[in-house]
Amino acid sequence: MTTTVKTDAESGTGAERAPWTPDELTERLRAVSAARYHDRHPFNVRMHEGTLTRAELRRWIANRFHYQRHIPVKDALILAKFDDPALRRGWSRRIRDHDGERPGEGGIERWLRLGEAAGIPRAELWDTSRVLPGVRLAVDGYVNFCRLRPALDAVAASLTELSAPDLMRTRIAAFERHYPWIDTEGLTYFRGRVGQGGRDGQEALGLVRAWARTREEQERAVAALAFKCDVLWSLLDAVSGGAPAGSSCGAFGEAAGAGAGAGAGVGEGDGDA
Ligand SMILES: O=C(O)c1cc(C(=O)O)c2c(n1)C(=O)C(=O)c1cc(C(=O)O)[nH]c1-2
Repeated sequence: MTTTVKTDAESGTGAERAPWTPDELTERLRAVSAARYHDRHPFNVRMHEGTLTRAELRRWIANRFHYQRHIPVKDALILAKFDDPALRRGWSRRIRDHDGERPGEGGIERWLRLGEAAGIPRAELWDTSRVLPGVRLAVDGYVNFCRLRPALDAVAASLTELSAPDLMRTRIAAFERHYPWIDTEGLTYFRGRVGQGGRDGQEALGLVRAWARTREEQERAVAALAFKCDVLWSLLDAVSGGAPAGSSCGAFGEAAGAGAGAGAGVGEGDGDA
């Protein structure tokens, strides 16, 4: 394969195509997160205010599990793009964080325990019966992005994790204050992610800063992060919308077809905040 490299003058774009410095790139990445990260999504805002019903919170836990279980899958797809043993060693730690070193450990197990603390049997999380159509599409979109795009784009998409630790702290405080019906033991997943998310985000940022040298590569990294913000946002849009009519996939003690806010629970004190 031959690659033709055009100078700025040849491509007719002049100085505007000059690469950003690594710090300028970082600033642009942070600006994308500041504008589009899902901490500002109305569903998260309601979660933090304490106004989600039990049914809504269960719907979120069950649907977010679909995202969680696919994180190590997308990380394995990224791993397969690396030909450097040191890179693979570093990235494979993410898979172990989620899958654990042995049965009964790891992030997926901790999310299953969160589900149990909220009254959702683990079999019901595994069998995907609660997964909403929009959540399936958002998660597929992210996995396929990491499958099909170059390593730079796939790693840049994970940079939402730079914003995740603050969100985890807010979430833990909100759960303890507003949703005491969920045993605090169930929050272990979020507690662990404060440190893991920060570390993973910094590691990915170092790689993106080192790899994205041309303006085209830098713009791809920024676009990848924007795409990932859209994945997380779309997931919450779907969770907010609730179950399609006639389906039980988003419903927890609600009539099928009821949307967000219609959390009149069936015999489980659902309306309390
Ligand atoms: O609960 C959240 O808001 C949240 C957000 C994100 C994120 O920002 O991508 C991740 C997680 N959680 C998470 O638990 C997680 O393991 C994770 C991995 C990744 C990733 O893209 O590699 N993001 C996130």
